Amino acid sequence: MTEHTTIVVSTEGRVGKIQLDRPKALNALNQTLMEEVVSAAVAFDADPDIGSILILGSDKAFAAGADIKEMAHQDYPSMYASDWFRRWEDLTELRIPIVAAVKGYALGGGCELAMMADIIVAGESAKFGQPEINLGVIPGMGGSQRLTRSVGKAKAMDMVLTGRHIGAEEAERIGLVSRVVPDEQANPVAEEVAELIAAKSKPAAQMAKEAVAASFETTLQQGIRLERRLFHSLFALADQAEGMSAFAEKRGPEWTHR
Ligand SMILES: CC(C)=CC(=O)SCCNC(=O)CCNC(=O)[C@H](O)C(C)(C)COP(=O)(O)OP(=O)(O)OC[C@H]1O[C@@H](n2cnc3c(N)ncnc32)[C@H](O)[C@@H]1OP(=O)(O)O
Repeated sequence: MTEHTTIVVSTEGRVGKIQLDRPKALNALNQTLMEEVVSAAVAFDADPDIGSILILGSDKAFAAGADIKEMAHQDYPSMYASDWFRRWEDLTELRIPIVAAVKGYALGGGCELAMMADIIVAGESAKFGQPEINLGVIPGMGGSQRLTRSVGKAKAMDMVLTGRHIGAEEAERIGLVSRVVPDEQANPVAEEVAELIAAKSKPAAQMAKEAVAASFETTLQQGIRLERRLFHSLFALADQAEGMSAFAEKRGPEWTHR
């Protein structure tokens, strides 16, 4: 098992878990943490025995943003040369579904990391925001794009231009999170969701994710055609035959993930 300094990585059945573990800095996302999270997630994605990834924060913060102290002394040449934050995009290229449990602050990069997940389960204490404007900058991990696609221009402009935080209830109302639960339920419910997904046919779950994710990038017509082609392709797999036979035979399916 690889040693990590800013995260704890474990597996529970078919779920790969990544726990952000810089509580003293409210899980501020420094370069080390970014590399550790993305490497662990990429490894889970490549593991045939893993069907979903669960990302957890701590009680006070999912993550209070990119590490301001680390960025404070950067300049344009170093930011541009290193393509600062680009590595996070590798997380969005993963094929297995990602579930995030958010309690407390999910600000700036923390909100952007949560939005890289496919499903966000929020505890009642969750506070989402894109406060980069207060630091004299703008979102840099996809916030201006993913937030707008999730919640629309009106709310995205409001959050990005004012930097205001929104609570869990508003986040659910505007479509930023999938569910809100009492704080003590956030991790267990997110884990249940991740387990439920991991127990499905893996190729079907991956293609379902691919189809929904494509709607962010394609025209309606292109997306519908992609969905239909993916749907057709599932008929090449044993799991389609098994799923439909199991239904007809009134039993649970036994997926082989093939
Ligand atoms: C720039 C781009 C593209 C992306 C970004 O994500 S920029 C960062 C956006 N996030 C923020 O601006 C939030 C910054 N944090 C806060 O405003 C506050 O910490 C708080 C409101 C989240 C919580 O306030 P509280 O008074 O409860 O706690 P603090 O004493 O302020 O924080 C505890 C501890 O954590 C350090 N911390 C918090 N956030 C960050 C951060 N984003 N980067 C680095 N360090 C952070 C904070 O400095 C303090 O540590 P020390 O006691 O050692 O100073």
